[in-house]
Amino acid sequence: MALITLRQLLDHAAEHDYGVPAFNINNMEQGLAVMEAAASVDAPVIIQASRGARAYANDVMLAKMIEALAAIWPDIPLVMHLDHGNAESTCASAIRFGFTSVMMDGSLKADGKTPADYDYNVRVTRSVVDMAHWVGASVEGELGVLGSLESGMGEKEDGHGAEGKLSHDQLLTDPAQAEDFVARTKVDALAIAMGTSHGAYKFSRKPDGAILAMQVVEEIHRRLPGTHLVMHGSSSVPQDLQDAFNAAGGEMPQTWGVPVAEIQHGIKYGVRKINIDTDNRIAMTAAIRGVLGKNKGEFDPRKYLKPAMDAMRAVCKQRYEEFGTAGQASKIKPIPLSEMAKRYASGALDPQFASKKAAE
Ligand SMILES: O=C(CO)COP(=O)(O)O
Ligand SMILES: O=C[C@H](O)COP(=O)(O)O
Ligand SMILES: [Zn+2]
Ligand SMILES: [Zn+2]
Repeated sequence: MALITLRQLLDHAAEHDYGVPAFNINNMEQGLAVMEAAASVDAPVIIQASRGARAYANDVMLAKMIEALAAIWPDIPLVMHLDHGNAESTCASAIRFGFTSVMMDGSLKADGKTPADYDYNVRVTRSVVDMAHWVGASVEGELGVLGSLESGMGEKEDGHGAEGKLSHDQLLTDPAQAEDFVARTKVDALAIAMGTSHGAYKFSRKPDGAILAMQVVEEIHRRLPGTHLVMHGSSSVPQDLQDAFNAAGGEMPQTWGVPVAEIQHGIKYGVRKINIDTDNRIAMTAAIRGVLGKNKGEFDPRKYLKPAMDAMRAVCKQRYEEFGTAGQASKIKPIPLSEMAKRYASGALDPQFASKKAAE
C-alpha cells in the first residue's frame, strides 16, 4: 500500500523541479486509466474526487476503490485528495473515509458559489489545517476566485464556482495577501486565481498574458518560494481532442484551454499540482461516441468503456511526461500519516517565507 500525503509528494516535486497532474475520477474506469498511465511511466499519482464525485460514486465505493488501486499498484505512490471541499465538515468526513489530503476552498462560501470574504477564508482554512495536520493529512487552500479575465464572469459550469460578474481584483490572487494567507493558515498548497476556469470553454482565443496571468504565479512564487502552488482549470483542451470529439458526432464549438507550455512555465515558478478533469472527459466521451456512432447495435458497456479508458490513459500518460512526473515514483519512499503528524506538531513543516516580515 503506497497511499501518501499531498505534502510529501509536492515536497519531492519541489525538490526535483517537476509538477504533478491531479486527475479527477468518478468511477473505476477513470481510476484504472490514471494508474495504468502512471505505472507505464513510473509516475506518482494524485487522484482527486470532488463533492460531486463523492455523491455519484459513494464515499465507501471511492475509498475501497482507491484501496484497490493502491493494492494493484503497490509501487506507485498515490495521494487521495478531496477537490474543492466547501466546508470544514466536508473535509473532516473525507479524512474519515481515508483521503490523505483535502482542499478547503474558502474562496467561496459553503454554497460553492458566493465569493467569501478574506476573514472567512482564513478562518475556515485554518480550522481545517489544524484538524488535518493532527492526523498528518495535507491541506490545499484557495485564494482568489476562479473565472475569466476575458469576460469577468465567474464559472459555475460544473456545480462549483462563482455566479455572475467578478471584479478584476477578485479574479487575480493578490501576492501580498497570499503571503499573509499562508502565514495565517499554514496550508501545504495554495490554489491561485490567474485567469483559468473549469470546463472546456476557458478562452475564446489562444491565451496571452492579458487573459492568462502567469506573471501572478511568478510574483507569488517569489514571495512564497516554499509554498506549493496549484493551478485549477488546467485542462489544455487540445485541438486534436476537440476534433476527435466533433468527428465522432459531438458538437463542441471552437475553444482554447491552458497551453501545456504555460503549465511548464508555471512549474519553473512553484506550480506543483495541476488539476485536470475536462481533457479526460472529452477524450473518454469522444471514444464512446466513436464506438456507439459506428456500431448502432452495440450494447455491451465494455465495448465502449475500454476504448474510453484507452483514450483517458493516453491523455494522462502524456501529461506525466510533459510535467516531468514520469520516472519519479520509484524515488519516493512513503512516509506514514502518523509520522507526518509528528512533523507538523514539531513545527518542521511550517511555511517558509522569502521576507522575514511575513513570518513574524
Ligand atoms: O480544476 C479542476 C478540478 O479542480 C479541473 O479543471 P479542468 O476543468 O480544466 O479540467
Ligand atoms: O472542480 C471541478 C472538477 O472538474 C470536478 O467537477 P465536478 O464537480 O463536476 O465533479
Ligand atoms: Zn474555487
Ligand atoms: Zn478546481
